[in-house]
Amino acid sequence: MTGTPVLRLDGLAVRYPSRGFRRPPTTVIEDVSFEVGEAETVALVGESGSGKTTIGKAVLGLTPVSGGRVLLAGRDITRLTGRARRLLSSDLQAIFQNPYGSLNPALPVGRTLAEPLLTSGSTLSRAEVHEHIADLLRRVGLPEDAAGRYPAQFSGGQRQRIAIARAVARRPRVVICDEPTSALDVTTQAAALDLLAELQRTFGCAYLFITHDLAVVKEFAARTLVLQRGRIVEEGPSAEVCERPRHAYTRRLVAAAPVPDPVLQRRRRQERTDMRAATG
Ligand SMILES: Nc1ncnc2c1ncn2[C@@H]1O[C@H](COP(=O)(O)OP(=O)(O)OP(=O)(O)O)[C@@H](O)[C@H]1O
Repeated sequence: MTGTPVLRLDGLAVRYPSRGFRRPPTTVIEDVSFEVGEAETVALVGESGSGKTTIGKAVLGLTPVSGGRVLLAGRDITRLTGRARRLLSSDLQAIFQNPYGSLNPALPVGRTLAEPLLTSGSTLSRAEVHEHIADLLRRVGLPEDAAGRYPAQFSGGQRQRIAIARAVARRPRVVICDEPTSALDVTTQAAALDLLAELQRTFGCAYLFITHDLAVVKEFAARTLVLQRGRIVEEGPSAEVCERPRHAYTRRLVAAAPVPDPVLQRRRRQERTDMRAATG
């Protein structure tokens, strides 16, 4: 890890009550500890049902924690609820897999982006809010008139850009990205990952990047944590975890990952070089 941890999980445990009479609760997450540094991207990988989303939900306060702690910039947020939890939204945000579900279809995009800017205590004038929204839209590659349109008038990739813009609107310190590109086709996915990387360089937010896609991990995340049945079985620099996995479970995950398309990879590298040249 580089820098101060902005997010720290310390022996986290999540248990769900069992349905059967007198059955013990089901342990879904057991003794999970890790840190995410400032402006760092840490990937959390594992097969379906290993508990990735549950960890994200526990950090966001969307599922009760049975043991351990979640610390945001050193502050224990494990059991914050109500207003205290809402106040965290300037520092802790999330992007989910399905941009269709995460945007309010009845609100024009400008209103969706204004919401996080206008939470209690905001001193921004109307003109400043408009300016912020125009700036956010520009940063995520959408035209300024997008503010007046509704989510249904955008493609899946554009909708995810709107969800990303909303998540970074207040420059949070940590963003939980739960499979944010899984619903997108490969090219749109690459563009969304480039956008997330660019926003991280600009705003300095850290990402906990939840994915089952090991092909994405190596390029996008500095470190990777491997989760098996609710426990971390391996962690290390992403290149090492993907290329020289130590744990048998990680080796199985790597073996099952689709081989990245070399033509597409070359094209992406060229696009990035062109973009860097264009932006100086
Ligand atoms: N509300 C709940 N009540 C009981 N069990 C649950 C609940 N939510 C999740 N689980 C169980 O917890 C385990 C972990 O689920 P989770 O969604 O965190 O896995 P995941 O790794 O994110 O999977 P996927 O990649 O398929 O999204 C699963 O066995 C799931 O059935």
